[in-house]
Amino acid sequence: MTGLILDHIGIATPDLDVGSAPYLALGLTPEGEDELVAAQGVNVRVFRVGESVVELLAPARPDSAIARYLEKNRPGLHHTAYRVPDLDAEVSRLKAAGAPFLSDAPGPGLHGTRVIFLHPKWGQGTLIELVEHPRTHGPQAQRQGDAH
Ligand SMILES: CC[C@@H](C(=O)O)C(=O)SCCNC(=O)CCNC(=O)[C@H](O)C(C)(C)COP(=O)(O)OP(=O)(O)OC[C@H]1O[C@@H](n2cnc3c(N)ncnc32)[C@H](O)[C@@H]1OP(=O)(O)O
Ligand SMILES: [Co+2]
Repeated sequence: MTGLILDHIGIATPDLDVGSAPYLALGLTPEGEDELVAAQGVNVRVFRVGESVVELLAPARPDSAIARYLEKNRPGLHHTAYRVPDLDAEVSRLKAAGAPFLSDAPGPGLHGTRVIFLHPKWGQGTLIELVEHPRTHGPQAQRQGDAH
């Protein structure tokens, strides 16, 4: 597939301030305000690195995926995320090839994105997320606008 961009890497941390230390030391600064993504039960802080961001994830609920992850693993790299221009088309394409998605359909992600995850076994041990950013112009933006 063409046009794939490494959108972000997700880092699990019990605390956003503690988890920020290495990125601040590298000279990065948080982009925007921290955000609660309620659908995923996480508080999020991002550090931009070129076209990609480091996405720091701290649990907002004990039953969230990040809380469960931190019960079993040390803080650190949790997932990699790839930006796609048309998420529904990409999900259909991969489903037809038998890819095991962790949900039936994409859900809400950070900053108005739509996201969906593939099982880590499919990623050969890496949890992979696909992301579609909201369009600011064009026919799909019109359709999205119409839906609201
Ligand atoms: C900020 C919002 C959004 C964005 O906009 O970017 C996000 O990034 S939210 C990020 C957090 N949300 C998610 O991760 C959602 C998807 N994840 C899940 O549904 C679950 O975490 C999981 C992957 C299905 C695992 O569920 P869990 O209940 O913890 O089950 P297990 O512990 O039994 O794990 C099963 C299996 O998978 C391995 N595993 C789990 N997590 C990871 C990981 N991050 N990377 C690699 N491998 C992982 C785990 O070791 C188990 O393996 P086996 O023991 O070999 O079966
Ligand atoms: Co993510």
